[in-house]
Amino acid sequence: MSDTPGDRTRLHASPPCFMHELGDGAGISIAEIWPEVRRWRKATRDRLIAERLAVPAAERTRLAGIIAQKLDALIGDPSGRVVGLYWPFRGEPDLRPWLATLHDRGAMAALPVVIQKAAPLVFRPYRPRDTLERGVWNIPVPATDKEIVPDIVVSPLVGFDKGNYRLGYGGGFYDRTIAALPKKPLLIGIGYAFSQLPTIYPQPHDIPMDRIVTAG
Ligand SMILES: Nc1nc2c(c(=O)[nH]1)N(C=O)[C@@H](CNc1ccc(C(=O)N[C@@H](CCC(=O)O)C(=O)O)cc1)CN2
Ligand SMILES: Nc1ncnc2c1ncn2[C@@H]1O[C@H](COP(=O)(O)OP(=O)(O)OP(=O)(O)O)[C@@H](O)[C@H]1O
Repeated sequence: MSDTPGDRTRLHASPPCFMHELGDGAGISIAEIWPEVRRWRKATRDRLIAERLAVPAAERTRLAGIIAQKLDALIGDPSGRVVGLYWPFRGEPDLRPWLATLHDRGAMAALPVVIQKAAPLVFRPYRPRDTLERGVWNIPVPATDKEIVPDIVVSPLVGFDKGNYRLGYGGGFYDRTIAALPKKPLLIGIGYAFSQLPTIYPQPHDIPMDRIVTAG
């Protein structure tokens, strides 16, 4: 647990109830804590998703522009790189304009595809105007069987913490995907500044991002 007494005082939503009891050597196993953490994560996700959906569309567009500039500063020349991005939904920053510039600069973009629940995502190559089809949860995915391994994964997040741990939609897809890749890619989490949490109560399966890029 990265939770510290300092963190506890800054918790926004109600913390999982066990967390008050925890101290070094409390002797509580991960299996006992997880149901509480899962409940806390679900409530926190719902709150953060509602918060970002309340941001007006024009403001979201402005914030996505700032995030795109920060990504350029972070990545530099993307030529020859394979960048795993995402097709935005539920108020995620829309980086599709930035995706279009990647192609012009000699990089290859890819979009994530859910093949089945509780399994890693695959990435399919995507260039602007390529044909899309409806994937799981109606998220558009490239209409091709081709798969590609990203060396940079830009993943949308619902929440994040000071340890660069990412709270997603709860499917465990990104954690499974990263764990299964042959070589760890550069992991960049994308979100809004107001989605920062003192801690997401990281668990053994949670893989921290290398960088978090936010605006707003
Ligand atoms: N834009 C975008 N694309 C993405 C992701 C993402 O986070 N953002 N993913 C990153 O993983 C994958 C899709 N993951 C998803 C995971 C859960 C739900 C979802 O709606 N879950 C239900 C509960 C489902 C259940 O528990 O059975 C829900 O929240 O109501 C949607 C997408 C692949 N594509
Ligand atoms: N590498 C893994 N192997 C097996 N199970 C995993 C792995 N990674 C995550 N999980 C499982 O996935 C479930 C959801 O995890 P978690 O709450 O961290 O999702 P999330 O990071 O918010 O979702 P997502 O990655 O889809 O955005 C948990 O039950 C967790 O045990």
